[in-house]
Amino acid sequence: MNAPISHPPEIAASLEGATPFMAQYLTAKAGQPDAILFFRMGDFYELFFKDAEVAAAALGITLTKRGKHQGEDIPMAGVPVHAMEGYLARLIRIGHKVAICEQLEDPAEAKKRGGKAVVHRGVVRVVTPGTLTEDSLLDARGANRLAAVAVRKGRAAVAVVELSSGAVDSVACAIEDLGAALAAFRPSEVLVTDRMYSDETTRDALDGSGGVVQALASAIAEPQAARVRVERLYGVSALDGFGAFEEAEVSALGLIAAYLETTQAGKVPALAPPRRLGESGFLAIDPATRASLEIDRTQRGEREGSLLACIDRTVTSGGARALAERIARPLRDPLAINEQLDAVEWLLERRDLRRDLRDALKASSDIARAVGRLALGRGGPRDLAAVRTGLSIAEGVAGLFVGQVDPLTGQPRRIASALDRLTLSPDVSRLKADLIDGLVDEPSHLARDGGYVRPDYRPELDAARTLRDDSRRVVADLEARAVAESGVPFKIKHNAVLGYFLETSAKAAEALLRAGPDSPFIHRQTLAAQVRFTTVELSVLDAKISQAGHRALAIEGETFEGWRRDAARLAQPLQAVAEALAELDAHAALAEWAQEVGATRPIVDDTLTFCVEAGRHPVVEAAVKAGGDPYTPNNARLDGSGQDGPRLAIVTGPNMAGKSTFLRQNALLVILAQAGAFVPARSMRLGVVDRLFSRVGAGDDLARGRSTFMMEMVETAAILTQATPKSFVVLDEIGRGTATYDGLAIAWATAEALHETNRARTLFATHYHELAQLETRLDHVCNLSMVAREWNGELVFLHEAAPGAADRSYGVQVAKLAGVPASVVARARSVLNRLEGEKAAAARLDDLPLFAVAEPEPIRGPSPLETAMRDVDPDALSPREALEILYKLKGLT
Ligand SMILES: Nc1ncnc2c1ncn2[C@@H]1O[C@H](COP(=O)(O)OP(=O)(O)OP(=O)(O)O)[C@@H](O)[C@H]1O
Repeated sequence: MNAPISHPPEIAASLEGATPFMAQYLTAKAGQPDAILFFRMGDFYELFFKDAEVAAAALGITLTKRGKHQGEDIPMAGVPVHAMEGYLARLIRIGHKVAICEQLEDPAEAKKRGGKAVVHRGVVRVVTPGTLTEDSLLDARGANRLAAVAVRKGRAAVAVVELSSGAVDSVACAIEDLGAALAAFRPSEVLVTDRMYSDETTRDALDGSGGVVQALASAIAEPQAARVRVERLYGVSALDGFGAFEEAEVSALGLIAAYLETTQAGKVPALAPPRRLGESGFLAIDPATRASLEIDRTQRGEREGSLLACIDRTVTSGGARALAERIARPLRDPLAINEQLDAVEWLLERRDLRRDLRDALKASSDIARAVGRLALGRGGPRDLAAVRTGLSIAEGVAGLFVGQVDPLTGQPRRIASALDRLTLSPDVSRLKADLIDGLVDEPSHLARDGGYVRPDYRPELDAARTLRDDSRRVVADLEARAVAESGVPFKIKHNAVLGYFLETSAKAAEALLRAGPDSPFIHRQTLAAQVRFTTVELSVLDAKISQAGHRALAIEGETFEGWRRDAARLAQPLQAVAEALAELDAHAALAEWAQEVGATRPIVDDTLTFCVEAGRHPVVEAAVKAGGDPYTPNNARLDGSGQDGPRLAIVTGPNMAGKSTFLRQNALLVILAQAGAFVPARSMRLGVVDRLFSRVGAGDDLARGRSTFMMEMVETAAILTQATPKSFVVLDEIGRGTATYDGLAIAWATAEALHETNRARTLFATHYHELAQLETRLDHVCNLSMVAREWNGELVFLHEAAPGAADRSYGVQVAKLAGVPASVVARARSVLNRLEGEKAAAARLDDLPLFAVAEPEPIRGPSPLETAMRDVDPDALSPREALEILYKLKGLT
């Protein structure tokens, strides 16, 4: 499928004077200018020139030289074939592409063409972050996706492929929603045209996705060219059969098709038809919101500590990926959400069934990824075993549900549909039976190792193996006979060059070497201390064994290939089984978690309500409880229509009182509810949310030259332009990063706009207590405050959201709690008193005593402790005296 490689002029020039081997290398490299080329040479992949230097530095491998090219030394580095995956993983992780150039024939074949002939080689695959399929290179609990984005006629699209499951998705959206649409997939790699990459507006969406961005030539995304490529990828003559795609979607799919053509070197992966995900099907969450809510990664990029890690009770990798998907892309349609909730509730009520289901699933394999590899021609016998295990478990799981149907209500739709997919078609059952009959229990990783087909499965294989094994036995007998016949202490050995031979010490061999041509022992090789012989019988046996061995391997290879082809042909029904098992695991896991933490079913409908009673933040609650403290549940009530509660709540309260936790908690409850999960609350009623925005704490984005304040304003702008009356917004300390009045003015105007123009349900936390006045000025605003009390001069946080505005911030007390030196705290307190003494309206920054010279600390004499210490001479003390003094000093404190 690839166009033949033509040499660009610079390579053509550099071929001059190259040895045939170097010419072959340079030609392969010319086709992969931006990848590191792993060039197979026997048991090593060798890297040359710049690639060798880059890899040596990145991998810590030795940089050597090999020969010269155009008068210069050729830098070289190598990695052993058996350890290649580890090196590959490291290069990919730091953002390189790696092209694998394999030997395409046996070196013996090349030799037949003449001593100098070069073994045929070719690039069989280009490994990139988004096209990995190896288990050892992938996170088992997260999907690995390659995405492409395109913009056409004012609309944007994201197309996504997951090579290991063959799933292809496509979403069209408005250009400003591109960031949210892309981030929802959490791609490892994003393809984009170079034109789009240089465009500042789309660049943000790309950078926020977290994937490695690859810019391709813009021509590839031209709709006509793209359409042809996608049709070729699917082997269809018109794309329309899959749905009515927008031009931007076709362009994005075209980028993927082009990239797969080159990276998979023409091996067409088994892809499912592209699924069009309706724009309105999912809760839009932009990258900034995702990061701030720590949905599947913490802000430090770790899984631990995220919402997902906190609630994940899945027992299979497929289930973990399904749950991650559900949390990453919550739904928007109340009907669909309720179907998910039905499934969770049904499994929550059936404790025994859930336990049996989870026990059965625990033994399952990663069938989706195994099928993906088999379909791409990369799988091995162990992947077939994974398919076999997965199919047996599918049958077992289906069996568990028999008799579990309530005759009146039936099963929830999602459960019934998963069970449907677990029913194996006759073809799939046949493959499963074949694998049970023919594949050994624990097969090898690689097909070329052999030994994975069971005895009695193919008579001709048994015959070849018997011949090989019988001959091996005769060889073993031959050693004893040779020793008896010759009186020489022979040992039978084997190596790849000589095959079987008789070996003895040089001394013992002397007599045999002097014997004439009639001796049955034929000399083969003399080493420093040993001499090797053969006999006619041994050579015949050797030939028989190696032929039989080759034949056995060939028959096994053929058997494997047959099964592999079947698995590839049945990739779609097999993936459907994998998907159904994963879904059941995810439903059961959510039920398990709900039971564990006492979560309840949210009521999700089409209203504009948001009403939570006794809600908890799942992650903070777990952390607080682990530290032995109780978590304080909180209520929250908003109503976009303003009838049943405020539209916007201003949340004030001291630092550390739990404002951010309260804000995030409510946003996370929205995510959980719309992901079809139960929520940690006594009750929750939610009018479905279309877009969720959270701006809670932000860091500088210095890489892009943006200060904290600039970042905050960019994100605020996005919220004000995109939030709708169905949206849910949580904003924390807007305007904090600039001068007080600028900040206050921005916060004020933002709150007003959200209330009046966007009309979104909003929780607005602030330290500007002036905003509390909005309650009286706007129709649907209320004040909430996080309660704290001063108790014996200490500040106690109750973490409770109560109606009304906070009277003060207690910032100085928090500074004291944090260990700010007492003199600074005292000084702050005096500044605060003076500030609070001023009339708020008259207070101007210039008037504030901030820059007045700090009052000097009162002069005081030495304390009793200091006086006592002065008299101590540590060098003159015995240990006993030192101890006594220590007690005395302690008594003075
Ligand atoms: N409802 C709660 N129950 C128990 N502990 C809580 C609760 N909410 C918050 N906390 C504890 O209080 C700590 C501070 O909470 P949080 O960061 O939300 O405060 P904050 O008001 O946003 O502070 P700041 O204004 O300084 O950012 C949390 O890390 C958590 O340990």
